Amino acid sequence: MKIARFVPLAEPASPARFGVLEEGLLRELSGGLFDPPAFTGRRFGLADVRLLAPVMPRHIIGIGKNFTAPGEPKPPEPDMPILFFKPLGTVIGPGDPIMLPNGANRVKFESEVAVVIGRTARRIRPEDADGVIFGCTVANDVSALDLFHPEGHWTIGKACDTFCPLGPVIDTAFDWRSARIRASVNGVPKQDGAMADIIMPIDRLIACISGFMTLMPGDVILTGTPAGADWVGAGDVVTCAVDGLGELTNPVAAPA
Ligand SMILES: O=C(O)/C=C/C(=O)CC(=O)CC(=O)O
Repeated sequence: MKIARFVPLAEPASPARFGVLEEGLLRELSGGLFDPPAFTGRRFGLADVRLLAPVMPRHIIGIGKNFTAPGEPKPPEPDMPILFFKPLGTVIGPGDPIMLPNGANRVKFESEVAVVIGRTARRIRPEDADGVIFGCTVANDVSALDLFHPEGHWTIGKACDTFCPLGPVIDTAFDWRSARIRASVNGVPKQDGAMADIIMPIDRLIACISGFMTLMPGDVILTGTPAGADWVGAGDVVTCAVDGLGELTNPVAAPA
């Protein structure tokens, strides 16, 4: 199932709801993301809705430096990956503007597979990790490198408002093991990477993270970006894509 969260354009003040994407139409669901699917009978064309981020997570956990460049030897898997958190104010949906923060001149897009957790998960073994994944979506782990702390931590540069576009859908049947991750800026291809180049794969990321914190339904793990992430500036339009999951396009806006 491919599940989107949306508001009908004709009912802009109405609450967000979920729908299953089938043959180009959204079949509206009556319940929440994790409820057994029950349909209201209403269908919406994609042109008639505003798509939102498909999930509002409690925790967003990011992973840094988790892909080798093509042709590079794969380093040994670390005991614990480079890990950071993004606050909830970073989450935006398809089409929403990425707002550049004041004083940031080195801002990058990073196209990634985002894993959405489906149930409370603590101390999960890698071989059980698929059982706690609800589905996958596309993420842009936007990063302001000039806001990284000079002594090492990435907290501020990863945490700016609007720095985590998610969407367009959560695919509950997606096979992350064969994912192909792409990105373009203003239509110019920038990233084209394969999950084969990941250093710590998603099952072991879930084992590592759930070893020290309880993952909750809806939590999102940004699993790292392949080579080719590049700078963006005001006026650019960035599209992150994962084959089979769809395209996530956001304009980049100057500081407000
Ligand atoms: O430390 C640096 O020079 C750069 C770090 C980044 O660009 C952050 C990042 O998330 C990159 C990555 O995941 O590979």
